[in-house]
Amino acid sequence: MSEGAYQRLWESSHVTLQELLDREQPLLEPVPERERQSFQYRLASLYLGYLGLLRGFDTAYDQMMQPQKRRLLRRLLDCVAGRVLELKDELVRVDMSESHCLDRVLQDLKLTPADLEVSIPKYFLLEQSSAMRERGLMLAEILSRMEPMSSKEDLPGMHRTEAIILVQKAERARQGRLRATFMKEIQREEERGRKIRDDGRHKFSQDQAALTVQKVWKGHLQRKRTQQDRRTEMEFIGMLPPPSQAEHLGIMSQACLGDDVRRLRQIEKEEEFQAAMEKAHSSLRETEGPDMKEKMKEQIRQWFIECHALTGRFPDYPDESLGGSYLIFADKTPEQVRMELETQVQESKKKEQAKSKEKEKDQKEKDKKGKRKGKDEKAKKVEADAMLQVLPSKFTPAISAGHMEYLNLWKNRQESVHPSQNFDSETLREEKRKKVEQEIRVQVDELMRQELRNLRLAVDREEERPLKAPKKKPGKKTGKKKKAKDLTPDRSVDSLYEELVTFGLLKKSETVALKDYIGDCLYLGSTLTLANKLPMPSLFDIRQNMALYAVLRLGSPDIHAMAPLIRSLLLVGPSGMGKKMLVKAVCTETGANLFDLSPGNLMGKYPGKSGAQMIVHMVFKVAQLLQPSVIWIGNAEKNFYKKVPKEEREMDPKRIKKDLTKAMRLLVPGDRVMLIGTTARPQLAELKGLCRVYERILLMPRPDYASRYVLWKHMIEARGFQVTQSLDISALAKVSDGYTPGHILQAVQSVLNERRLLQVAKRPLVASEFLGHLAKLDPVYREEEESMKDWYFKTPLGKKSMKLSKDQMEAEEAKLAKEKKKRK
Ligand SMILES: Nc1ncnc2c1ncn2[C@@H]1O[C@H](COP(=O)(O)OP(=O)(O)OP(=O)(O)O)[C@@H](O)[C@H]1O
Repeated sequence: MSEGAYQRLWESSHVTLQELLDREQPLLEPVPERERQSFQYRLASLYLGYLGLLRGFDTAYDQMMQPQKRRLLRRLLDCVAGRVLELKDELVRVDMSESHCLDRVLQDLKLTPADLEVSIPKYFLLEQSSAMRERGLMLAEILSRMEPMSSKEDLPGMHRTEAIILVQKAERARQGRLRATFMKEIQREEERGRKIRDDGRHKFSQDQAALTVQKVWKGHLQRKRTQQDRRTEMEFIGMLPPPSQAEHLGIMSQACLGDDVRRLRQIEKEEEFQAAMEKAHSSLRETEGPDMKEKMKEQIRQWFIECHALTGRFPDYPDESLGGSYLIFADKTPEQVRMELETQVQESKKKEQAKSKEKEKDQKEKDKKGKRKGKDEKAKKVEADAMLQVLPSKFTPAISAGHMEYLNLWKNRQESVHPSQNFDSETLREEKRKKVEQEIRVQVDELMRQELRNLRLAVDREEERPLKAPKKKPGKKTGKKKKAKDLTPDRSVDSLYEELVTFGLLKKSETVALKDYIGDCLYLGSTLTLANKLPMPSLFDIRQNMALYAVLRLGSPDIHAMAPLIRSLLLVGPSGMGKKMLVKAVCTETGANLFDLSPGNLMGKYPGKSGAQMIVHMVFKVAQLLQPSVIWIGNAEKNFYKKVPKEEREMDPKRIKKDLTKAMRLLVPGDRVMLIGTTARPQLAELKGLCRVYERILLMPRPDYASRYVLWKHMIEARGFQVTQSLDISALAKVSDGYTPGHILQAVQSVLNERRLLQVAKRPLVASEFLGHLAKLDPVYREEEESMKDWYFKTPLGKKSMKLSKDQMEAEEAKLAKEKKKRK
């Protein structure tokens, strides 16, 4: 695509953005509980709108070359991603569930399930590729140093003679098998010859023979034609992929190449822009700087004089933290500024007085009617709770500002067909002028403060008035965060990193893309909800939640700092549901380090209480210093065992529980560290402790039909087999109910080996081949799944969800009963 195409994409994205911003305000107004459905609908459509925008801005930011436009796009992209995360939180709050049935909204907005996909900004990986490469090399180097020792230990020793005997045995067996097949073939040939001799030959007349040959040939020809026609029709209506896959792949790789070339040119343009910025800065400082300085000084002096003439006193110079003299230049007269300063002081005084009075009054009233007031408050609270409302967003002001900048600067440039890829020097000078002005203002402020002191002394004979520092509001904590005691103050990050790798606490993550976590969405979610059946999350929902909760947050520091904070996730599902795969995918998509704090991995390492403390300290310290990081705990239930089983007592799985809980509390917005626990038996854990550490719990029930269908198809194709009509995937999906993706993968791997791949041209693949292997595996039994669901409905969100569905059912029943009464 050309720059013009991306420019048009940007323009259309802003049209959508304008519409979405217009729909933000009405959502802030509280809505009564009975309008929950329409509220959900509005929220969901806004969420889908922002998801689409995220995709658009990501593509435009990834491919546009003009550096100034890219800067604005980057801001917009981060803010839109943040807004998506905020809206997801709102959806969870309103739906009381981690998965949402958006099928109806999707249909109304004429969108497809692909539009539900959360696009992961490409810059997450592209912009930190060099840091990731460096870290990867360091890890590989440490691992290679460790390998020789371990490989020596692992390999069982074998004598040379023994090895030769083993090879000879295998070779003799192979030759024997070959000879046996050969002999069998000869026998069969002999048998056939004997049979023909015994039966004698059929005697056909010439016409009869010709007729038989024609019949067979014409039948074959027609069958072939019909098959071809059917295939063409299916391709035409999009039910079958086109046969020329190679051509399609060629086009795709060419497009990718084009994208890479544009990225390289982006770098060139950025370098040009950086050089121009430096040049503009220095030239502005030299040419316009002195004039600016003089002008500012004059203006400030004028302000001194006017203030003195009006009030008889020289004004207080605004503090550096308030912006210094910028406060005076912000389109206000000196008198206005002085008035504002004074009113501010007076207001704060008044507020304090009012507060102290109120407190006294409150105290008195409390004494008088303590009980009644308590009741009133409770009633009010219930009333407020029953109202649905979206919380004010942190991102919409920034999105609006970005949108305004686009409207003012870029919209009316008339360059949608051939936009310029070079930077705009006029805009650049304008921006730099502001920067230079800020720099000079700091110097001028310093000088003018001194001048003001001198003036006071000379004119009013007044000594310096100490400037009151702005009072810190009581109760509100300052930005300082609680810090844990550093147990390794004299150690470098590199040495800690090496130690963690040596002890196997920091691992090399396999490369798995999140899109390879296959699964389809739930198409009938709304219908199920209407029938008062709680829909279970689909694999698609799980992939989407991982993208939202983990990838988007860990990928960008700006998003993490402002989005609702989520420090930990717990993936709960039977074995083979792809929990570990998702952890690896998060690391791959964000370039995060993978720390392994699974109880099994900690066995025998750093013994004792202080050892556990040291493990947690080191892991969290390195994770924070080299963020983004994922701390994975497999079999997470073991840390919170209600009762530790006898055979696991030696492992002492609960030893890091206390330190882990403490360390998690110290993570603040901006610390891109996420704890991801995975468990298949959460019932064994003490619920309270588990829910305290893991803020979000994602339940992964067995896949439904739609997901199984795409899983079979994808996994068979991934092994190099073209799915043909002879293979009934629908039947496979139907009979594999109860099996996890891991089971399906195992069945596919054992059936589709290299030998079978060679035979596929002669012997097409059929569904029954997989059944034997599938039957050998244990499915997820109903009882197991039910107990997992029961457990989930005891978690805080599960409880709320259960209550909501009960309330809705009761309300509906009451309504029906009322209608019945009316009819009677
Ligand atoms: N949705 C999926 N799409 C593609 N592959 C999948 C999917 N789910 C699981 N797999 C594959 O199944 C195999 C088993 O997955 P994984 O080991 O991640 O499961 P798990 O839930 O962590 O199991 P356990 O609880 O036993 O540790 C992996 O090879 C993974 O790649």
